[in-house]
Amino acid sequence: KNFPPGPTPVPFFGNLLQLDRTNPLKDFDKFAQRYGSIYGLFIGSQPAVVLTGQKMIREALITQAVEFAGRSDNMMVSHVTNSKGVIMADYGESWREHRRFALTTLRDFGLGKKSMEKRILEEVKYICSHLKESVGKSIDPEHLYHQAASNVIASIIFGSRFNYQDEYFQILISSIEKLTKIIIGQWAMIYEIAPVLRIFPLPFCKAFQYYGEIKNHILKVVDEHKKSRVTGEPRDLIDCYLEEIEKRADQRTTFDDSQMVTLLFDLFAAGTETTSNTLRTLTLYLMSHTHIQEQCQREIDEVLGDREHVTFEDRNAMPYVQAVIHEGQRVGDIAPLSLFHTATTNTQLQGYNIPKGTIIIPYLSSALREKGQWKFPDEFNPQNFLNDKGEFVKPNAFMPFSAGSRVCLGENLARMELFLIMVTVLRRFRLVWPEDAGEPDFKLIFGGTQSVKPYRLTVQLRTPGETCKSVY
Ligand code: HEM
Repeated sequence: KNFPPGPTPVPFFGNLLQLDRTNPLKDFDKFAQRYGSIYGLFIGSQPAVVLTGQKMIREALITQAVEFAGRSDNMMVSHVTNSKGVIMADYGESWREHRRFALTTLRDFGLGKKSMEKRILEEVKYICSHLKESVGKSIDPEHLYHQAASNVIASIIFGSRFNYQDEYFQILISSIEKLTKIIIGQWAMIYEIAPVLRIFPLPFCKAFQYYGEIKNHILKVVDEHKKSRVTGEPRDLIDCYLEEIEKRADQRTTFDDSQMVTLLFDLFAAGTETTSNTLRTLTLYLMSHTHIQEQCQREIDEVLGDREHVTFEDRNAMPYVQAVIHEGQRVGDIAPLSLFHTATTNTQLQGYNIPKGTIIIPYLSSALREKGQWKFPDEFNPQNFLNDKGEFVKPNAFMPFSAGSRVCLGENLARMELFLIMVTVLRRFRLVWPEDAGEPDFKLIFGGTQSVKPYRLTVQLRTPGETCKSVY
């Protein structure tokens, strides 16, 4: 009763048949034009509410943060992970404790401080040497960026990076990729809307198998850590977690081995494709907007002079580069529908009744290209983030990391990675669209995380030593 109005559902499927599976965002836009910035939908038999535009999203996720901070326990991914860890944990003690632990540990390990920068800069070294080897050839940067983003997480969790060819690393990453594909694919939807099918050996069973494999892989490393760790001298996030279990041994606590495995899986799964797809989209725009690339390079050269490498602090002296990276995130629109939330209690929004358990869909994409919020909503233009004085400004509608109490836990890490990687690569290389590659295609392929199609990249060394004495 008094549920937000929306398109009429049909039995069993709800509104799913009215959504284009390959890209439902156009349908979401159509519904918003017809019903406004809040409307109701049915995913199978499950009620859902779509929030459109920055004002509506902020009102729900920030002003009424607690009421809309839940997660569904009826999704395949929540069953695979038993709703443990952070991403799929429902609002409550375990989610709160694990989120706080992850945030503070990432900080203690240097988020915003030098040591985290060192981990990222170490990875940048490998990116640069790989790019250097590809001078004169064309490469698909997907794999490189993906490995680099995973390696930054690996260094935080496991204490060390892996060789790009390392067998353990390859298996772990590929299992996570295969699992993610199933979780966001068609079979997951069938699993969710037709519970009677769950007992049959259908392709969604693979998801449980892959998760089992990932878990075993991670547990092996955890066991090694248990043997070699020294209390009070944590080397990485696993050591910190083990210490936490020890500290809490006499208390009622949500910390245990299986929670730890899901938390580690969460960090890998959430922190790899998001960052690497953003880098890929940004690289494509820079290759094809050479004047923007050159303007970045001028600013980088000017600020860094002959210093050996960039620091995260340097972003404050590089408003143009900052604007370009943020603009890349805006048009890259990595998580168009964020992660679905749920209502934690019976509540109201804009005068409508929202029953407990209703799925809440923050349509982040709508804010990132909202008319009236951006100077140039439909084009790649760094001016969207610059004021009349050329200073960097971040409009309220910039919310690729979502907002409120569930806002991306890795936001600071991701921002640091994007800045340090892009600045170092641009300083060292000219990114060039291959002559025989036709027209660049900026269309985003819809998915849990969106991205541009695979493309080829060529790089030219900027005159060695032109900008810095000691190049990698
Ligand atoms: C450009 C890169 C990234 C983007 C655009 C991004 C975006 C997002 C979005 C939209 C959400 C959903 C928030 C919500 O539920 O409303 C999210 C959640 C999350 N992200 Fe990221 N993310 C990025 C990188 C990372 C990295 C590097 C990590 C790892 C450290 C990470 C870890 C997480 C976690 C653990 C959550 C779940 C938070 C919770 O449920 O409390 N993300 N991210």
